[in-house]
Amino acid sequence: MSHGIALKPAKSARSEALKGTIRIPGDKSISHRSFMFGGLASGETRITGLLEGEDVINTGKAMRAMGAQIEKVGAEWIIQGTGNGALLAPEAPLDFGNAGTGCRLTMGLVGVYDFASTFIGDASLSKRPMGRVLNPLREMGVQVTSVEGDRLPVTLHGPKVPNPITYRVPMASAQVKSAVLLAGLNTPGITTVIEPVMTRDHTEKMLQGFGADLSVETDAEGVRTIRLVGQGQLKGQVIDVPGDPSSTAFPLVAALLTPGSDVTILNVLMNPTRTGLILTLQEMGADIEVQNARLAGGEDVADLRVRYSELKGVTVPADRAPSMIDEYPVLAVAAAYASGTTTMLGLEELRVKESDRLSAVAEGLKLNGVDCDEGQETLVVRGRPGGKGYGNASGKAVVTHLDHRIAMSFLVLGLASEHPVTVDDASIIATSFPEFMDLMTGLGAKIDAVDGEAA
Ligand SMILES: O=C(O)C1=C[C@@H](OP(=O)(O)O)[C@@H](O)[C@H](O)C1
Ligand SMILES: C=C(OP(=O)(O)O)C(=O)O
Repeated sequence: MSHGIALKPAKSARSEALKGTIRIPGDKSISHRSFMFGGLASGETRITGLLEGEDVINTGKAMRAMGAQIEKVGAEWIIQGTGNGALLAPEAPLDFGNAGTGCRLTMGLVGVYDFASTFIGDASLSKRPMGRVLNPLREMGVQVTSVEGDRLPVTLHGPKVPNPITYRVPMASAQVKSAVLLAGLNTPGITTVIEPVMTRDHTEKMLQGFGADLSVETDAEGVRTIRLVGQGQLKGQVIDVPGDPSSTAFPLVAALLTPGSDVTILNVLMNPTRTGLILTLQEMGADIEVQNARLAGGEDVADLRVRYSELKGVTVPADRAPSMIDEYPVLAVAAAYASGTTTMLGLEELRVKESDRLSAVAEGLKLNGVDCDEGQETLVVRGRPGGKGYGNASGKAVVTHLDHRIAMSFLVLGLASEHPVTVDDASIIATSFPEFMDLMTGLGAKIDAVDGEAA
């Protein structure tokens, strides 16, 4: 495994104004699904703009192990899919590395097949709960073997004929919704997913694009009922993946915090299920100009011009969490520089990400002099504009727990702090945003590798 053995510490320091125009790599959620659905569909799928982070590459390897042909020609990924219902039994365990999305969605995709498939991952993924996907799969007739209480490694064996179910998703999770729908692809009849709280809708939109018979009904309370007719044909598509709003969050917050900054970020996905951070920062007083709003491949896309701003604290309501779930660590960093108090509510899902992000963020903030309180499902940050006293002069490092978003968030904290901020590992950033260091330093951010072990 590339992580957990050789940690690569890094350090950021107070920087001059960040300036420039950058293009953010492709959206991770759409990239995973492009490999999966392209690998499953009949005929050819061509993808440009794919995120080539470790998480997505692992999904590509898994699809190859189940019969898809995937190759890169120039800037394009070209896939010959197996056809729906025609995945092959993988001969070896499927290794998803650090990726919850790759692992959980593929469990749905192949778990209902009448053969065995085994799922493994790194130390972080092996601690994350899989019961949320295994329970609906069990209802569909899948046999599950796991050594330790619904944690990886897990082996699945589908029944002769899977059972279509109606499943109400018990937590706000696009991964759980998607796993059940993908299991429905190889199940006779109609698989129904009821989603009380809307989460990112890439699975629904992309499956429709690939030709699946999928409908969505939303009632007066916003509860969504998604119906998928199983065993239909999927046909290869041409996909241009828009830039990842979750990766965008790092240079965006960095520009807001670093005095004098003026940064433009091109081609950012603006799907409303993903824009909660932008809305929250605008409420805090952020100068974010949405330019060239347009529709590309069925998705809202825009360029964002971001300038240094004096932020003020706000309360972020719990019902906004699904639309910014991966952005709380970097929002907490923005809140550290805002005047007044920022209160974030409804954060229970943060405890089951690559790390327990609620406690990892609170510990990192405290280590670097930020006043905050961690509650069971809340985080309160009392900000200090100017960053006086922030950072850690002794070089003591934030523990990243194999979590890319913790690493990037704290490197952003250091760009406006009095003392440098050190993180114990930056290599994990390659799971979602391999270009992070180059793009940030290109804008003028002072971020460097630290030789040897961090203190
Ligand atoms: O479906 C997806 O692509 C994702 C869903 C979210 O996870 P949950 O479904 O666990 O909330 C998110 O945190 C993850 O980065 C990507
Ligand atoms: C939670 C994340 O991803 P995953 O669940 O796919 O590991 C993330 O990228 O922040």
